[in-house]
Parts: sequence; structure tokens; C-alpha cells
Amino acid sequence: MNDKRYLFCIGTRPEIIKMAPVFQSLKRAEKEISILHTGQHGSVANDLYRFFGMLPNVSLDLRRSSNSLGSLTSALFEKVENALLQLKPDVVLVQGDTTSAFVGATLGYYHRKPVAHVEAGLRTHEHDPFPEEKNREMIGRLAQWHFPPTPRASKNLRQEGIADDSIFEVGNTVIDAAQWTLDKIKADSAELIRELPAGLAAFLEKMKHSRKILITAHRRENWGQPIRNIALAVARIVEEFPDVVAIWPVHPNPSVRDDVERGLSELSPSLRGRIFLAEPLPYPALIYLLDLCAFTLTDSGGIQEEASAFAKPVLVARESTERQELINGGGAKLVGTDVELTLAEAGKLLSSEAYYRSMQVSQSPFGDGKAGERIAKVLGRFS
Ligand SMILES: CC(=O)N[C@@H]1[C@@H](OP(=O)(O)OP(=O)(O)OC[C@H]2O[C@@H](n3ccc(=O)[nH]c3=O)[C@H](O)[C@@H]2O)O[C@H](CO)[C@@H](O)[C@@H]1O
Repeated sequence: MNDKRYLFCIGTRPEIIKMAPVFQSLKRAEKEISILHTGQHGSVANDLYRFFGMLPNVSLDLRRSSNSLGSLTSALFEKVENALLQLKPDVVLVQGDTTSAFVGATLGYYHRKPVAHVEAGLRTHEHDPFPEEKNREMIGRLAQWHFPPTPRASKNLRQEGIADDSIFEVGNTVIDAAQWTLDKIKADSAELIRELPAGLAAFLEKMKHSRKILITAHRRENWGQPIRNIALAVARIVEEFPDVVAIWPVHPNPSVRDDVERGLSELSPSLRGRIFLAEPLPYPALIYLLDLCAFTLTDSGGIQEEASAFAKPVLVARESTERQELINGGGAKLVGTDVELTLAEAGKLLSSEAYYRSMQVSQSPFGDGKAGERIAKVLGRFS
């Protein structure tokens, strides 16, 4: 038993997913852990914490009068600091690039607690994603241990002058979480089917002989016409390929749903019936669909990584990506939100088996499913 106390400062859905393997590995090593949920993502968080058996010790209430970034950041500074004083950690862990991660890292530093940064070193070297790109850089200045997932991310850190002996390339914990979840689903698929949102289980049963594609689009820079274009491309795909159906968990913002509906509005009822628009899906359902689909068209970072763990080709609905590794490895193509390009790339995947196989990576460039274990080992060695 080690007497060090580890505090996980977590704010959003992807942070819960990517921290869970670290939590599980530290737990196995009998470390003392506190979970602070900052509340940056509300409703989706609780089910996920339960799913991973990682219940928060403290959950903050972030209700405030303004939605501005300044107001979020100042509320977080005050409330996370109070939680830090209450929970008295020896080490603070943060993941990725959210405002919660930035605030957690800064407060760890202010209170002279070493900070561990999971998924360090991702960079677009561009303005977007805003403000995440700068959050990543700033956390890089504050952390004592950096856990980049890939050689490319390690190189970014070295180029910013981070000392070699504080960089531990471990792979991305998202792969550990995806593999663990798929194993759990395979062990008990009946439970998963029971938990699928209303209508989706029936749709999947009805369309069980069709090929499936999974669509997601949430990035702010894609809101408006870009998302309408993604929807137009999906409409054209189901029109051209009669044995293809699409499942699209849509971002909860009403204007996003409206853009999706507008992009699909020209379709006949029978074609429209082959596209299932869902609410955001519980994580196990998303993993189940990713395993089931032929390929995914997405602007999500996490889904690009998870798809590679299941050898599913990815069409990336962005102009650039900080996950260049999969593009370089041939498992993903950048299609932006260009209707013709998306249709052309989807068409090649759907009509040529050889082309499809050429986009199936034999090994994910993001990790092998053991990143959580490696992080726990490094922390055990140094803290
Ligand atoms: C501005 C921006 O874009 N920032 C990025 C974004 O990360 P992302 O692009 O990876 O985010 P998403 O796509 O939302 O989440 C992905 C995870 O969610 C699961 N999922 C997805 C749909 C669903 O219906 N049900 C689910 O369970 C899925 O399997 C996967 O694991 O947000 C992070 C912090 O919020 C940031 O750190 C990150 O820079």
C-alpha cells in the first residue's frame, strides 16, 4: 500500500473515458485515488462514471450567469481550488486539453503538487481547436510527467523544450478503454441491447443485412453549412448504395439537429428511413456500433482513435487533424466537409474490397491497450 494520494481532475466525457484505464490500473496497484468531477459536461457524465466503476468523490456545480470562457475558467479556479484543499492530493492528474484540465494543472502547480498529463503533446500548430490548442501547450509548461501517446506527440513536446526524462511515451488510453468495453459487450451483449436508445435496437434488427456507416459531427467549426454538407453527403451515399444504412448520433444542440435535418430534407421517405438520427449514444453503444460498422465519417478525435483499434476506416470531416498518425498509416482520409470528396471516398470504400482492405490498419498507431498500466507504473516509480 502506498500512501500517496492521486487526484483525477476530470470535466468532460472524453476525459472520463481516457482516464478510466489509468484509474483502473492505479486501483489494481492499491493506490489511494480521489475523483473530482468539475461538471464541464453534465448529464452524460454520470452513466460513464458508473460504467467504469469510477465514482467522483466531489462533483462541482458549475451553474453560472454567463456562458463565456472567462466565467467558466474563473468558476473552475475557485471551485477546483476548494476541492483541492479538501481532498489534499499529493499528485494531480489531468487529461487532454479542456479548460478543466488547464485549471487542474495550474492549481496543482500553484499548490506545489506534481502534475501528470495524460495524452500530452497533441498539436495542430494552428489556431483551432480553440482554446484547446493553447490549453495543451500551457499544460505542457506546468506538468512534471508527460504521457504522450505517439512518437509524433513526444516530438512536439521535445520541440517545445520539455526535458526528455519527463516524457513517457505510453500509447493512448482510449485504446485500452475501447478494448475493455468491447470485451465487456461481447461477454454480455443482451445487456447492451437492452440499454440501446428507443428505436435503435429495432432499426438495427430491421437493417441487420445492410452495411452500416457511423456518422458523428460535433465540432463548433462544423456547425452550420459544414454539417449540412456532411448530411448531404450521407444522403447521396444511401441513395447510391441501396444496401447501406447510416446511424448518426446527433449533437444535442437544436441548431445542429436542424442543420442535419435540412441536409437530409430532399430525400424520399424510403431513403430517409435508412438514416437513423439518434441522441448522443451511451459509450458502450457507440463502441458496439463502431465494431459493427463498415467505416465511420466523423470529426471526433476520440472516434478516429477508437476506429483504428477495430481496424475500421475513417473519413475525417475536418480540414486538419492532430491525429495525423492514422492518415499517414493509411487508415484515415481527410475529406473535410466537401460533399463530392466525401461521396467519392465513401464510394471507393463501399465498392472495392481491395480498397477497403488497404484502409484497414493492422495495428492502431495510437496504442496497444496497455497505456493505463504503463502510466501507473511510471507514477508508482516516481511518486
Ligand atoms: C473542440 C474539440 O473538438 N475538442 C475535442 C473533443 O474531443 P473528441 O473530438 O474526442 O470528442 P467527442 O467526439 O465528443 O467524444 C469522443 C468520445 O465520446 C464517445 N462518444 C461519442 C459520441 C456518442 O454519441 N457517444 C459517445 O460515447 C466516443 O466513443 C469517444 O470516446 O472534446 C474533448 C473534451 O470535451 C477535447 O479534449 C478534444 O480536444
